[in-house]
Amino acid sequence: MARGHELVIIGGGVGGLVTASVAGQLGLDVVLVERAPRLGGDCLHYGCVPSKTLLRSAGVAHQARQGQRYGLRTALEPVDLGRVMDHVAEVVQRIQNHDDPQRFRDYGVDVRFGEARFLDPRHIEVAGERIRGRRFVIATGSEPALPDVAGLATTGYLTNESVFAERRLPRRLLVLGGGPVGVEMAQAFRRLGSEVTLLEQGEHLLPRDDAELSGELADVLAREGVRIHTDTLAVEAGRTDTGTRVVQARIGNETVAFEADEILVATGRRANVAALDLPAAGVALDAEGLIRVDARLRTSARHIFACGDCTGPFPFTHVAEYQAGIIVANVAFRLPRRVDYRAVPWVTYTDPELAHVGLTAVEARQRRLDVEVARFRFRDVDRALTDGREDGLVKLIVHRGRLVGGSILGPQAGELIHELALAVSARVPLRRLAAAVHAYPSLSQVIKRAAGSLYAPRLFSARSRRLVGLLNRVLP
Ligand SMILES: Cc1cc2nc3c(=O)[nH]c(=O)nc-3n(C[C@H](O)[C@H](O)[C@H](O)COP(=O)(O)OP(=O)(O)OC[C@H]3O[C@@H](n4cnc5c(N)ncnc54)[C@H](O)[C@@H]3O)c2cc1C
Ligand SMILES: NC(=O)c1ccc[n+]([C@@H]2O[C@H](COP(=O)([O-])OP(=O)(O)OC[C@H]3O[C@@H](n4cnc5c(N)ncnc54)[C@H](O)[C@@H]3O)[C@@H](O)[C@H]2O)c1
Repeated sequence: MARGHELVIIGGGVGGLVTASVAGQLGLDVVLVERAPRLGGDCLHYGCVPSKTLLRSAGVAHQARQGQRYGLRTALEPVDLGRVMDHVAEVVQRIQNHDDPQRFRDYGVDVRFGEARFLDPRHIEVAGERIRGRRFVIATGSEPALPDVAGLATTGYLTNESVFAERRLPRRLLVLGGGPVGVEMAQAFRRLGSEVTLLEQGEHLLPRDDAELSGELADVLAREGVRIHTDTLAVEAGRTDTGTRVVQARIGNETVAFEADEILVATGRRANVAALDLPAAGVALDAEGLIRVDARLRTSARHIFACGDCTGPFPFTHVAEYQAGIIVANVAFRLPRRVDYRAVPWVTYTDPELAHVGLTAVEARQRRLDVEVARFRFRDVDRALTDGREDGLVKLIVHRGRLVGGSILGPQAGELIHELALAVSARVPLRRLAAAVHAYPSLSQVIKRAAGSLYAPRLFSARSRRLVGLLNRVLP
């Protein structure tokens, strides 16, 4: 193989797997290298799948305690976390079957297990073997970034890589970080029965999201009993004589101690690149340690592409999948396709869910766009009342009659957001959203009504009333 394999992919998570399956089915000579003993990556084993399954169990527990609200008598015995985690593991296993290496081999992909390291820009080494490639894709994902909290290593802590293996529900759980991982796990453990305290150094939970909506979500979590401390920076960890874990945190000029039985660290991610020897390949990192890529996802070595969490800037499974499609277009079809992140949705799967696409009002104004904001609350939609799910609202960010962004806090926001994502990406005029027939009584009426709310003042203005009066006087 003097010229080398047409495509060598490093990392068998979603970015690598999607690239491999499409490129393999298109007939390219593809090698896929994964260092773990199984395919699937973080999303399947330590991320989306276990976290959403745990949230579902926690949601069922919550519902069971809420029977009275629906005219029912229900009761819930204390939760056995071991059984819940067995269920989580079963779901992961079922989905793992989709990522069976044989499936990829059937697509013509040569799947290898072992850690990859670049020897030079054209070769990697895996399990003692040199592999030559004409093009490469780096899709090695990310790992938990530990915060600068002295003593954490000695107190011990959980991360997303260990929490789903827990068997005993901690009586008191301290969550460090109020990003998506921290917020989802805080609600899950609270609903399962732990006392949960969450520390976030920033002013708001979920700083990427609309601050008003993330503030309302914080209120819902607080009502359920999650103790949330924003503007609170964890700085030091230790143990008391009795073994209790203690985290010291800075709140303004004060230092406050938080006690817990377990600590969950959810303070962000860093790219998985240490093992790759990227300098040997001529692949550069940015200031945050992410692989630097251009709009075609080429690294500083033009024949080496990268996608997924190791590149940022949207560390989500669906973005890794989208980027994989861009790489295939560039590599297999030789099309100069570029990424366009204007309509990337994301969802935090709390209850209610918080979903977003496009620009927030703040971002739009930073870009000097003259925007209007339309809003509508779920409690004013009949379906939210029939379901007893009244928290939350929709916000639409409108520029020159078209949607440039939208946020939804509410039941099934993670499904509803896709109507907005399509409207943002297809530049659909807002009046079309307002005019489209939405089934009754669906939650999606909240979108139609939010869009309509911008037109209502014009429709019911004195001018319209005069026009209607005139028409009805002069016409038969
Ligand atoms: C708790 C949690 C919940 C999440 N929930 C969601 C969610 O609901 N929705 C969502 O969109 N996203 C979610 N995410 C993010 C999502 O998991 C990631 O965006 C996604 O997994 C990124 O895919 P990837 O292919 O870039 O990397 P990964 O899935 O991490 O795959 C990278 C693979 O590369 C392998 N690898 C690394 N280095 C080497 C090497 N040198 N040689 C060979 N192999 C190597 C790794 O073993 C791994 O299998 C969540 C993340 C976490 C932590
Ligand atoms: N539903 C989803 O799509 C979903 C769910 C989970 C994770 N993810 C992905 O995984 C990524 C990582 O999530 P994450 O929540 O770990 O990271 P994150 O970077 O989104 O949030 C980490 C938070 O921790 C805070 N923090 C950092 N150090 C701190 C300290 N010492 N004390 C107090 N607070 C501190 C930061 O201010 C930040 O808000 C997300 O960006 C997201 O893309 C997605």
